[in-house]
Parts: sequence; C-alpha cells; structure tokens
Amino acid sequence: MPSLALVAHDQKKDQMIAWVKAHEAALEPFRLYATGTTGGRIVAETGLRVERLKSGPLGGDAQIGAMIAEGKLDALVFFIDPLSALPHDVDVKSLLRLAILYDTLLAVNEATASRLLEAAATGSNGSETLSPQT
Ligand SMILES: O=C(CO)COP(=O)(O)O
Repeated sequence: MPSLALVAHDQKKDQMIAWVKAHEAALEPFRLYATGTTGGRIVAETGLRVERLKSGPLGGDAQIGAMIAEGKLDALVFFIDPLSALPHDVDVKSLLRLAILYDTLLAVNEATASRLLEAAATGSNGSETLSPQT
C-alpha cells in the first residue's frame, strides 16, 4: 500500500480539510500519515484513517523527514503557509530538503496535490514510485 503524508500549517488547515474531503476516495488506497494537529482534524472531520505523528513544531516534520530518509514514505502533501513566520522553520526546510534529496513525490500547493493524486490513480506518472513498498 503506498504511503502518503499530509501536513498543513495552521493558516492552511481549512484548505487541507476541504481538499481531503474533495479527494477522500482517491486518498483511501494510501496508508496515510499526518502531523499531529493536521491529523487530528482529518480524523475528526473526514472518514479517513490517519496515523498521527507529533505536531510539526514538536518534531512531527522531523519524523516525516526520517520516514523519507528510511524509504518509508512515497509522497508528501505539505500545505505551507507562505505568509507567516514559523518558529520551526528549520524543521520545515529540513523536511523539504529531504523530500527533494530522496526524490519523494511532493506537493506544496493544492493544484499540484490534486495532480499528484490523479497521477497516482491513473498510474500515468509516478506509478513506480507509488507501488507498494512492502
Ligand atoms: O507545523 C506543521 C508543519 O510544519 C504542522 O504541524 P501540525 O499538523 O501539528 O499543526
């Protein structure tokens, strides 16, 4: 089962929830992970099962980065707030850096996230990356 992590900063959480609801069927085939607060809202407001990690500022971004480094994550949807200063900006940068380094499927805005799911569904792109790991 391919794995996908969902992460959204506070000002982007409403957008993440709306996006998850709009793509619930397409997200069901994934083993889903999320940082703590994002995951809590997804579990409370959608029908999806999500494995919650720590909250981003408390190490959740770092946990997802470690999953990438260990080859345990196929794709990351990360709705970043481009208008706020974040105390854990170094963690955000580290996570993005690892996703780039390991060539992980990465979407940092809604338009790209939707295309990523379409590609995963059709297998027209990234099918190899999204094939089951175990
Ligand atoms: O801060 C985050 C990502 O950098 C997200 O963490 P939460 O989902 O716990 O708010």
